[in-house]
Amino acid sequence: PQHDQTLFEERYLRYISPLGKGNFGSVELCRYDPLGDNTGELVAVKKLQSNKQSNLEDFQKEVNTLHVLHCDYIVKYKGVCYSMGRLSMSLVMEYLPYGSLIGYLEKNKDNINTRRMLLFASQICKGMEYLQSLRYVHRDLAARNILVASETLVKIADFGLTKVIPHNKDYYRVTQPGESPIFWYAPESITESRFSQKSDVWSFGVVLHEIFSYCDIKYNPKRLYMQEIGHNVLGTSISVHLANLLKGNWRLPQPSNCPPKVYPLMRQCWAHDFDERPYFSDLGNQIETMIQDERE
Ligand SMILES: C[C@H](Nc1nc(-c2c[nH]c3ncc(Cl)cc23)ncc1F)C(=O)NCC(F)(F)F
Repeated sequence: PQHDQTLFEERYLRYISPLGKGNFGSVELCRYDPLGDNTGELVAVKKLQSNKQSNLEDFQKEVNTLHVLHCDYIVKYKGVCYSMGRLSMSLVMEYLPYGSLIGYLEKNKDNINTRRMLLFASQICKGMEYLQSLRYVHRDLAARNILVASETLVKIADFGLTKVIPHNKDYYRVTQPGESPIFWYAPESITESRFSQKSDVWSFGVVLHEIFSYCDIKYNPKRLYMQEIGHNVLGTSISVHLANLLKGNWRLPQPSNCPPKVYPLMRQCWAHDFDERPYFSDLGNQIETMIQDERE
């Protein structure tokens, strides 16, 4: 529905700096300053890259997705800004000053303890539990899509690939898999383009691996998988090799300074049979218990 979308007037949106690029367009830091005295709030503006009709439809879908999400662990959507008549539109989001989890962990690895990493993991779980309560499948859960709001709060962001599961099914089948983040994909997503709450759980296991590797580029999932697959694979697609590797029960190795009880959690998420993977509620409980144990 088009109604009650908070409208931001382009003439009051003051560009400050670029934040990053996505496969849809770019995100810029702006100040929405109707009074023109720099007292306005900072916002993250997601500009659609081209006015290609398909992009516009996808963008409108993302707006509709974001519009209904109200959760402390999900980045807040503020409204839209139309420019050039209603030809092109931008998404106005809350601005999270600490940026993406990848950069934050790399930069602060020396003063982030296990408890804080487990806290971040439990917040992502809660955000995913909320998403799933609305029958959403994120499909792009990765550390690059988690934002840091403060030293003790992270939020799930980037709902460009999010789909709603129809009421009569418990999975979503994607027809045109575009630029796919296959190294975060569950086996059934790779081979059958099948996405469900349990494929998001698999991706969460990969996010856990990224967190406890401090998002160190040396241990990036893609790099670790490609080392195992071999860089000189010719002909057959990477995803076939990856699917076989996972079928043969190879999994990402335990990160070097990963607490012994966290790796089994990742392995639970990486059960080949999606029915054996835990629910985000189970994962959340296990992580909360670990946080308690860390406190003692
Ligand atoms: C393309 C954009 N990339 C980036 N964004 C930000 C960012 C900082 N602070 C932010 N506050 C609100 C938003 Cl929406 C983004 C940022 N920082 C570095 C980036 F490379 C993006 O949206 N990335 C997906 C996700 F948001 F999940 F990180």
